[in-house]
Formats: sequence, C-alpha cells, structure tokens
Amino acid sequence: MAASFHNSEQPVQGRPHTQAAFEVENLNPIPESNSGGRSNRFMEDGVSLTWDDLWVTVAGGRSILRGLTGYARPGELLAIMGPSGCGKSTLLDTLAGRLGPNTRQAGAILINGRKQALAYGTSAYVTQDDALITTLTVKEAVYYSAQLQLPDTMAKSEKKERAEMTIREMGLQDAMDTRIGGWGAKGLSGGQKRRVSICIEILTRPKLLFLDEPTSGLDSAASYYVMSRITSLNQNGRTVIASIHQPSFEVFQLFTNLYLLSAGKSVYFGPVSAANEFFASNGFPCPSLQNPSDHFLKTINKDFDKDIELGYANGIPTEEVIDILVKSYKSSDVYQMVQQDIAQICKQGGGAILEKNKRQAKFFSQCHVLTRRSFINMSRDLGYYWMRLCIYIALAVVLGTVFSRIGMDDGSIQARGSLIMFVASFLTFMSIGGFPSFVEEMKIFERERLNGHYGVTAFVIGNTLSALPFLAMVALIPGAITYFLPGLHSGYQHFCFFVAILFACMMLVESLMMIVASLVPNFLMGIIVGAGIQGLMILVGGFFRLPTDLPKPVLKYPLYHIAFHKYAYQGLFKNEFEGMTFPNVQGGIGGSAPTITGEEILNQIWHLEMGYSKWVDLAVLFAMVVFYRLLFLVIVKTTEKMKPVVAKLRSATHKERVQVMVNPSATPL
Ligand SMILES: Nc1ncnc2c1ncn2[C@@H]1O[C@H](COP(=O)(O)OP(=O)(O)OP(=O)(O)O)[C@@H](O)[C@H]1O
Repeated sequence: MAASFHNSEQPVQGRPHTQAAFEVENLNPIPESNSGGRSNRFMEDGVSLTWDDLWVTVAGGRSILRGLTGYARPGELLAIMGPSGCGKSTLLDTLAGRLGPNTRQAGAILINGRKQALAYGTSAYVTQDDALITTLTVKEAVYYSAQLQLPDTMAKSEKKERAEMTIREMGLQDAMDTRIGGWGAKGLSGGQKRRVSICIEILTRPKLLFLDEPTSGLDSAASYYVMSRITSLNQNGRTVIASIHQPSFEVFQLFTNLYLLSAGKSVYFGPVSAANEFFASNGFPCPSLQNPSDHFLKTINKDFDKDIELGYANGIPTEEVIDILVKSYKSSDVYQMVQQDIAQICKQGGGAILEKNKRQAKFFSQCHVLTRRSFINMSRDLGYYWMRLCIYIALAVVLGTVFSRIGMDDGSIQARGSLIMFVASFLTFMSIGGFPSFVEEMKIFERERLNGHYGVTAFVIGNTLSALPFLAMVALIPGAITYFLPGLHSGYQHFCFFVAILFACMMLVESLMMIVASLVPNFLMGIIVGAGIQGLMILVGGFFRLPTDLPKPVLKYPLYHIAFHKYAYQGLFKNEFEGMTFPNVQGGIGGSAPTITGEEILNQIWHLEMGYSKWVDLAVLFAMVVFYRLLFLVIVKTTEKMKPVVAKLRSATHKERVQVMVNPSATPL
C-alpha cells in the first residue's frame, strides 16, 4: 500500500456502516510490493481479519472503541499501540471474540470476508495476565500443553522436542526446571512467565495469533528476540496482532503495519514505514535521534498534560493534536486505501471458514494428560489438600479426645449424635478450604478452553480423577482417628461405611464449589456463596430441627430433601445405631423396658426414614456427586453456547444506537 497523506475530498465521518463497505468496486488488486512479499498461497491458506466501523460500549454508555477500521493479513505483524487505557486490550478482546458481559459491540468483523464467531480453538490469544499452573516447572507446563494440543499421531519424543525447542526459542532454556511460582513461592520473573505463556500458545503454530503486550516485563534485548521469533512465525503465513508498549527501534522495524489508537479512536493505521511521514505531514515530525514509536506515543498521550506542560507538540494541547491527527487520518488517501485493501482482502479471502484446531490429542489422551497434570498440581500445592489434611488430623484428635470413651450409657446416645453431626457437617464444610486453589485451576481452564486446548468434559474428568486419591486420604486418616478414639460402632464394615460417607460428602462439597465457581466472578464471592449454601443445608438437614418440625414450604419441601446433609446424617446414624442396644434409664420410650435398641432410637428420637437402608443414603450421595459434576458441565457448556447468542442480540440493538450516534439523520437498519 503506497501511503499518501493528501486529504481526499470524501467525507468519512458519519458514513453509515454496511456490508457494502467491503464491496467497493474498481479496486486495485494488492500489488506484490505492497503485500509485504506475501504469496497468494498465504492469502488462500492463511487468515485475513478485517474490521470496519467497530464500536465497543460499556454499561453506562461510555464508548471505548469508536469506529475503528483495519485489517490483519497472513504473513504480517500488526502492532497496536497507544497510551495506556486507549483501548488496545479491548480491541484485541473484540477481535478475538472475548469481550466481557458488560460490553456491547457494533460493526463488522470478518474472517476471510465472512462473519464468524472467533473463540474456542479458532485462534490463540496470549492475554495480559499469565494464567499458569504455578506448581509446574517451565518444561512440565509447556510439555503438558504440547501433549494436549498436538495430535496423538505425533510421537511423544517429537512433542517433547517441539516443547523444548519452543522454550529455547523464547530464551527460557536456563529456567526449564524452575517452577513457575505464584503467591506462595517465588519462581519465575514476570517477564519469564510472559514468555512461558507465549510458548504455550505458539506450540501449534496457530494461523491467527493475538498477543496482548507480549514484551511486558522484558528487557529490550529479550523483547527483540521474542518479537523476532513471533515475526518468524508469520513468515509462514500466520497472522499476528499484538498490542505493545515501548518497542525499541529494532522491534518497531519488525512490524508490518501499525495501528495507533488514542481514547478509542484511530490516529493512524497503515504501514510502519509511512507513519513518520504521516506525523510529519501534520506538523509533528519525529525529532532526529528519537525512536519514532516514542515520538508517536508522546504526541498522542494526553494523560499528563495538566501536570507537566501544556501538551508535547509545539505547545498545542494534546487533545487538539489528537483531533488534528484523527481528522487528518480519516480524510487521508491512506484511509481510503485501507478501505480498498479491506475490500480486496474480502474478495481474495473467498469466505473460507477458519476451522478449529482439529489436529490435537484425542479425548482419552486429553483426560489422561489432564489427570496427571492436575494430580501433580494437587500434590505440590500445599493449599489444595495437605493443609486440609493437617487441620483435619488436628481436629480429629481433638474430636476424639472430647468424645473419648463415649461408652454405652444413655448419655452416649446424644454424644454419638453430636459427633456424627459434627463430622458430617463441619468436617465436610471445611472442604471449602481448597476453593482458592480450585479457582486458580479454573482460570487456567478458562484460558486453555478459550484457546481450544481441550474440552470441558476432559477437564471435569481430569479434575475428578486426580482428586480421588487425595480425598480418600483426607477421609481415611482423620476419619480413622475420629472413629476409633471415641470408640464408635465397632466392626470393619461400619468403619468403611463411615469413611465412605465422609469421602462422598467431601466430593460433594467440592462439586458444589465447582458449580459456584462457574457462576460467581471471584473466589471471595465464591466462598461466601458456598458457605451460605452449606450453612442452609446443615440447618435443614434434620439434626438441629427434626424433619417433622421443619416448616413445610421451602425448608422441608424441597430444601430438606435436596440437602446432602440429610442423607449423610441418616446414613451415619443408621450405621452407628443399627444393631446396638443402650440402657433405657429414662423408663423407655413408650414403655418401661430396661433397654432401648438402636432402631428405636433412630425411629423415635431422631425421626429417621427407616424404609430404606444406609446403603441407599450412600448411593444417593454418590449419585449427587455425579449430578453436581454433570451440572457443572452443563452450566459451562451452556454458557459457552449462549455467550455468542447474547452478544449477537446485544450488538444488534447496539448497532442501531451507534448508527444514530454517528449519523443522527440515518434510519436504523
Ligand atoms: N468491561 C469494561 N467495563 C468498563 N470499562 C472498561 C471495560 N473494559 C475496558 N474498560 C475501560 O476501557 C478503557 C480501555 O481499556 P483497555 O484495557 O482496552 O486499555 P489498554 O489500552 O489495553 O490499556 P493498557 O495499555 O494500560 O493495558 C479503560 O479506561 C478501561 O477502564
């Protein structure tokens, strides 16, 4: 594209957006010299992304992106630059189909000339925050990811080689065996974590790659090497869009096109080589010996006008400078050529659909890898199970001491009931302690899911299987102490049942917290909501108030029957009292018998439902575990399916409003 900055006569403000914008006739084909040497094969196999008149508005009506137009072609690296808060990440999120729920968008984003929702494996996106498994080493993190993303037909050794090669390319060879580290233990530096995130996303050499500040935290040499590695990717026909702060002169030269934004508006979109001329032609030439990117950013950054001096450029307030540049750009030939290029791209793209990465590990391999990875994480993360195990053991010892020598007198009936209630309620309640670690795992799942590394079902299976040994351990050891110290119902079978109920309840609490995690925005709210739900279930479980005394609406029907505590209490009570006989010192229930049987206690004191055995209660608990996990699956899948539909509906109404905003005289489409 030959850049020219003579203003054309054609007005651009208020141009109503239509598909026709892409169907401009009599367009010049993109000459080879302007296409950066891209071959036609690139254009056919690669991904061309175009966007026109793109608006993004947040709740309250504030526009973050205002009528942006641009494109990214195969074999090119588009750099998005602008002052902090100008909308770079929002633009990337919009293009990648990952806008948040409180935002609305209008305008057309086309892939190879056709409308297509991007997400879940059609593109790779390295977001600003690094969601990584902190307990893994660099090598493990990248290798596990390679096993998930690369096809089963590829040999393990090849995957390992690919992982190690990518690590080396990102200059992380010396940190291969260093754990990534997080809030608990320091591991990699911020810049190294950034590079691990990039490694993971470039393993499959994606056709379309978004990078949000890939060089943040890196020194200038590392930035150069990382960016040149990324550039070498797009020499193979990949399309790369990256937002970037402070590129050095060398890094700046690597970009094909530059997109300069200010307060959500286009200041410049075009070849990097022509940006200098654009600024100079508007009266803001880059001083000699200054990095052009620094000059551009200084010229359009208005955040510090009041504090430092009145503007940067010749004393003109920056607001005015930006205005001049925005207007000049919109009426320049270069803008018209961008429009023509977009139309040309759409024509050449031929409407080829961007497919998901299908060449990845099969479902069972994914389950296997995810189980192993999650198991390693759980075993290394002290907060996941080990802390809980310690606290449980301490509590079990105290419980055993408080209820020691529980005996067989009539007082032991109440004591046994209280002990069982504490175990089934509070010990299981404390499973909530692993929630923060699970939320971290969910963040990684969300990133990997959006980038299409694996599916929700594989994640649920991996998480469930990897947790089983830990939950068994946490149920067995403290369970044994709690059972044998006071001397509960003797017999191997009774002990096993006790541990099985404890195990099922802990799994249930974890499953419940998974559902909560999928519905609430952060872990603090998750803990509050999860604790609230469990508190309610404990209250209506049938111990604090007998089932017959519970108010019928809501609390008994349905809460009492859906609270898992009901089945845990009933199973444990039956396990404890059935087959036992206690002295009946109070003269007996309904008589003067010298003893009272366990069955009578269950029936007449605790008002238990005796029509079915304790094994049914255990089976109900396990069925609930399956149901809760399936519910989590359904919620995540439904959210995934509904998101694009809701976004489409919202943007449809928003489009009309934007058209009225841009061109008040236009009739909404
Ligand atoms: N979901 C949202 N709700 C409300 N405001 C938002 C939302 N997303 C972005 N913004 C606002 O939009 C503006 C642009 O944000 P964005 O993160 O895109 O900027 P940026 O250019 O990437 O900044 P930085 O370079 O500092 O990362 C900011 O003022 C931000 O507060």
